[in-house]
Amino acid sequence: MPNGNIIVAEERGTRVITLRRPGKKNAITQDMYREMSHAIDTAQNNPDIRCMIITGGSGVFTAGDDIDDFLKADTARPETLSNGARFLYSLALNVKPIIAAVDGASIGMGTVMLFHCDYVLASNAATFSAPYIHLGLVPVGAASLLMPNTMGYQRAFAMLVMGRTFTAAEAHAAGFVNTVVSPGHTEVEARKVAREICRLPAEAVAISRRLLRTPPEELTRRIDQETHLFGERLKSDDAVAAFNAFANRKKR
Ligand SMILES: C/C=C/C(=O)SCCNC(=O)CCNC(=O)[C@H](O)C(C)(C)COP(=O)(O)OP(=O)(O)OC[C@H]1O[C@@H](n2cnc3c(N)ncnc32)[C@H](O)[C@@H]1OP(=O)(O)O
Repeated sequence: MPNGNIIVAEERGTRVITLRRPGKKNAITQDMYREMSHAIDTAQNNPDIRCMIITGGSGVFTAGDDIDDFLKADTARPETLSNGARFLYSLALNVKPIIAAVDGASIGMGTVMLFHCDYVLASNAATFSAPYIHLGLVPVGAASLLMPNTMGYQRAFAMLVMGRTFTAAEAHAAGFVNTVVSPGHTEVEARKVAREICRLPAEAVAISRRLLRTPPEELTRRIDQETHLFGERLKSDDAVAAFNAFANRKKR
């Protein structure tokens, strides 16, 4: 049952998927993953939908996976966390352009999903990180394939292995942000880009896009490989200590 943390709306050929969990910095729960996958999957054969926008609204994109879910997860049964992997499959197999609108922090899965998107708008208040290393974890979502391909090995190392945060300007220079706009303007600009894409010949867009992208079978192979390693790391002492430190940080 939808719980209002993901809003899906249709606007003139564009499906707009909004993360709305402001009290938790749009941290993504298993239910939210399920709803986002459904929104993407059901767009595939819908001729009325020409492209999609993923946005977190103003102020924050997403704080990534809900860390409480990690703590609650039964690591002996990885399927308790499988909705994230299924969401990544939806992105990898998706055939319609996705525009991302990032205002504020984009963390973990927030940043990884951008590398599956086709056009990324960020405000100059946006920051980008994939701090798996600080949680004792390893990359997910084919990040280890897409990030070095997009921004080069050294930048990918800084983000994925050193856990560095990139500013909007750095993300733009690294090539995974198309345009930087003022805070509060990412959605308006994303809608302009969507209108531009919707006016293009749909079949030619689909073929050209397919030619440009990493083949889905290569993406899903890497997603599976990373998901397995990530699942292993979730049980590690480093990861469990980091999740508990986050959960208890306000109690100290
Ligand atoms: C497979 C994919 C894996 C991943 O995505 S790994 C990445 C996981 N994410 C993180 O490591 C980020 C964790 N969050 C933070 O570092 C900080 O938060 C922020 C920098 C995003 C914001 O900091 P501040 O402005 O000081 O806000 P606040 O008081 O920390 O957070 C507000 C409320 O949001 C909850 N929250 C934030 N991020 C998460 C999260 N990732 N999972 C679960 N809850 C989260 C907090 O607990 C708190 O809630 P309450 O007010 O009830 O205490």
